[in-house]
Amino acid sequence: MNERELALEVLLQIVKEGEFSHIALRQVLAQYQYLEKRKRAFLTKVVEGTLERMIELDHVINCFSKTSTDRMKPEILLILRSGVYQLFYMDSVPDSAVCNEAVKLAKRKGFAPLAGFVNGVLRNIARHRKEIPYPDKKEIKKYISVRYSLPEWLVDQWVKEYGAEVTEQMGQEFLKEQPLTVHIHTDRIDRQALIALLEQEGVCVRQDDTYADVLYLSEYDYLGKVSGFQKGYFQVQDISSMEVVRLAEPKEGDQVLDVCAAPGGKAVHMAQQLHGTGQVEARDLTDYKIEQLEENRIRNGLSNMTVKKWDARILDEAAVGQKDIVLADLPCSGLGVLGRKPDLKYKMTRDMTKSLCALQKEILEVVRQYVKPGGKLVYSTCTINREENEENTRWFLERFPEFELRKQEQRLPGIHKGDGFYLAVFRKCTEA
Ligand SMILES: C[S@@+](CC[C@H](N)C(=O)[O-])C[C@H]1O[C@@H](n2cnc3c(N)ncnc32)[C@H](O)[C@@H]1O
Repeated sequence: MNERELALEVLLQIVKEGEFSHIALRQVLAQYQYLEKRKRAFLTKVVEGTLERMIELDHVINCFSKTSTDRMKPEILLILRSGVYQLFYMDSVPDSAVCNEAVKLAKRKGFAPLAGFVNGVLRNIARHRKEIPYPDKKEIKKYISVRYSLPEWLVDQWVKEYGAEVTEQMGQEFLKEQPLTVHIHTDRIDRQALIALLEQEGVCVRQDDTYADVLYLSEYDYLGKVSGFQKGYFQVQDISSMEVVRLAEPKEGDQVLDVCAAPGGKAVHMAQQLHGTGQVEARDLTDYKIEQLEENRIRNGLSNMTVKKWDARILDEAAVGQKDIVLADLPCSGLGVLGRKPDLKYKMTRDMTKSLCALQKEILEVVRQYVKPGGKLVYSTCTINREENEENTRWFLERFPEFELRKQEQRLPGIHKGDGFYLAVFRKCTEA
């Protein structure tokens, strides 16, 4: 299979079979490690870009096709979408190559009778790309939805919650190319030494202007092959996730419980902050997640972190009243990380956010019992949906008056640094 065929296969897995984009891409990149770096980069860009811009791409296709996109076969629709993406957003690929390769792909996939249709639509779009009618800015919700490929229900909700200007800024931010943010394990390596090591291996490194323990990486091929990663000199973590650990303010000797910990970014960071003292117990639901946590613990050389399979909805009597910090970084709608997981915006629905909200309440109700008097419960989500965030916090404070709210922060993409994230720190009163 060439890189275009692979890209189509990955897109089909995501769009037709419901696989998550980051998982499907990670698997194919791990499987095809022998492909040239240039081809792997092409595959990644076509898959991520097509997903990111899908609503806009469909709008363009519908301007030129007699058959509307919702009536097309998934293979043909994805060949067209990825073709239009290359025409509009990948200058390095000539128009003729985009059209010819799309036609070949349609034939190879058993759609020879539709090859002429694919060719006609793509060539027409290439010829008229400057004349495509977009919704007028006066119809602001429609405009934002098409320009930034955000489903209308989400635009509608965000315009109500944050206003049209902020919604547009967030839409722009999600479409920007995101470098990989990493947190340096400063107990194990100094920043300059790590930068030198990464650059020797051809990785492009940028420093942050505020945080001395943060680097931004790009131009690497496969993270698993980067020696600094293998040796646990850094871990992948976004600035907003780091902020959760900073706001929790772990002190040496603390007993910490992370109730929904995989893949382990915050648990690992928290254990590092304890400098070999105290203990971080990292829990999650499945064997696969537990393996991820254990692998992270070992790579980062942490003796003060343990891993346990446990359903956070079930009360663990032995842990009641035992913890200085309980971290509840809970399953959520993920709407703050659409820049990294672009397919999520098409999969999430209002009903799903409602049931996530109920799950968050259920877990909070149980895990707050593990906090010692005077200890902290840290609640966080990677979403920007008020119902899962501020409204859950209000509900929690009303229901459990033994907790007081110490800090609360809603980080918005494009407004604050890093992913969209919500953080709340509750302190349990010493006298219940
Ligand atoms: C937002 S992620 C956690 C990210 C993690 N804190 C980090 O920093 O890497 C939420 C996690 O909750 C886990 N989860 C979902 N339901 C759970 C439950 N009932 N009990 C324990 N973990 C659960 C998921 O498997 C997922 O790994």
